[in-house]
Amino acid sequence: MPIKIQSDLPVKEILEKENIFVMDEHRAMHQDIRPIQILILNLMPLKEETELQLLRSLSNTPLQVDVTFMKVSSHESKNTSLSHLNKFYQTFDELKDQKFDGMIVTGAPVEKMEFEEVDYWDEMTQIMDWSQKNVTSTLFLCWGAQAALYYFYGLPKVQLDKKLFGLFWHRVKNRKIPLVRGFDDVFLAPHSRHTDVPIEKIRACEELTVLAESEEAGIFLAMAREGRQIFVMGHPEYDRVTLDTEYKRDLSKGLPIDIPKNYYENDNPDNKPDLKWRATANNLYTNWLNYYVYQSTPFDLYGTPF
Ligand SMILES: CC(=O)SCCNC(=O)CCNC(=O)[C@H](O)C(C)(C)COP(=O)(O)OP(=O)(O)OC[C@H]1O[C@@H](n2cnc3c(N)ncnc32)[C@H](O)[C@@H]1OP(=O)(O)O
Ligand SMILES: N[C@@H](CCO)C(=O)O
Repeated sequence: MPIKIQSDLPVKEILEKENIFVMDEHRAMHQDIRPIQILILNLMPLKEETELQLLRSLSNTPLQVDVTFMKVSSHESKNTSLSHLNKFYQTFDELKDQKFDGMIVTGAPVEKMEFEEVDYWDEMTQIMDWSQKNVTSTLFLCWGAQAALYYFYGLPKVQLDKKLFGLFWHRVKNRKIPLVRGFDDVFLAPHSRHTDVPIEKIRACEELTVLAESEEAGIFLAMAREGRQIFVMGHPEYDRVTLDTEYKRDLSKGLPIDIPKNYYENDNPDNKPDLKWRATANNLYTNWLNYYVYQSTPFDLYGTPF
């Protein structure tokens, strides 16, 4: 929560320079409070696992967060039961007349396909268009981020020589921007993907601001439109064993896969991996919810045009 102080207290200026979030009395008195509405477009095959990971990430805030799950109607899910989807998920058609304070678009294991080959690409583009007018801030994860960078900014994804897999070191850029407030200068975060949006292309795109990048893994975090669009190229939401499960799954299928970097103690897959990215993930989601959703969204979602 922001620190609320008198508008003319001298240390306010110092705190602001230090990037501590300060709200003056006037703003605090005029701020109405209500639960914030978050929509999750879950494109992952193992939807329940992703629900758990994202809800855990969103729960680390004093705000009340109401979550709605959206599924695509142009792809039939094989790995999540229809009864679960019917009970807990709604389609774009059912939701498109509503507005949301925030939206998360997950990754999807479709990165080796051309975007246009993905069953739900047309529907996805409709949802992305809709988000511009009906959602205050949208956070795109992994393939979701690649898809949005391609659709909105014409940036292509490229196939990597081998899967980028494990925990990678990143350095914060543009530290004054609230999305990376409280981050350490360098931090580890998971990546698990076969494709990439080249770092030079992202840096060269004037609409995009890079917030964290890695020599080995490229961009981790970028944003556009003053945070109304946020792109996370990795998987901060992954839990302790997700990379382990993916590693052992790929090994058992005989797929080419290296031991995930910086993950197991002594690179020994028999060792239980330490969680080394949870604090960063919590910080990222809390900053997003606070600065880009809660502080930016209108009290009356339906009263103010976006
Ligand atoms: C780059 C990123 O964003 S990473 C995020 C993705 N990460 C993950 O999905 C991790 C977990 N996934 C897995 O472990 C595996 O995908 C499994 C075990 C669920 C299934 O693997 P497989 O049996 O080899 O593949 P399967 O044929 O079931 O297809 C997997 C998924 O690919 C997607 N997919 C495949 N073809 C298409 C297509 N033409 N259009 C859209 N989606 C497709 C679907 O999501 C499909 O699962 P779903 O039907 O349940 O939605
Ligand atoms: N993280 C994904 C990448 C595939 O797109 C997996 O390992 O299943």
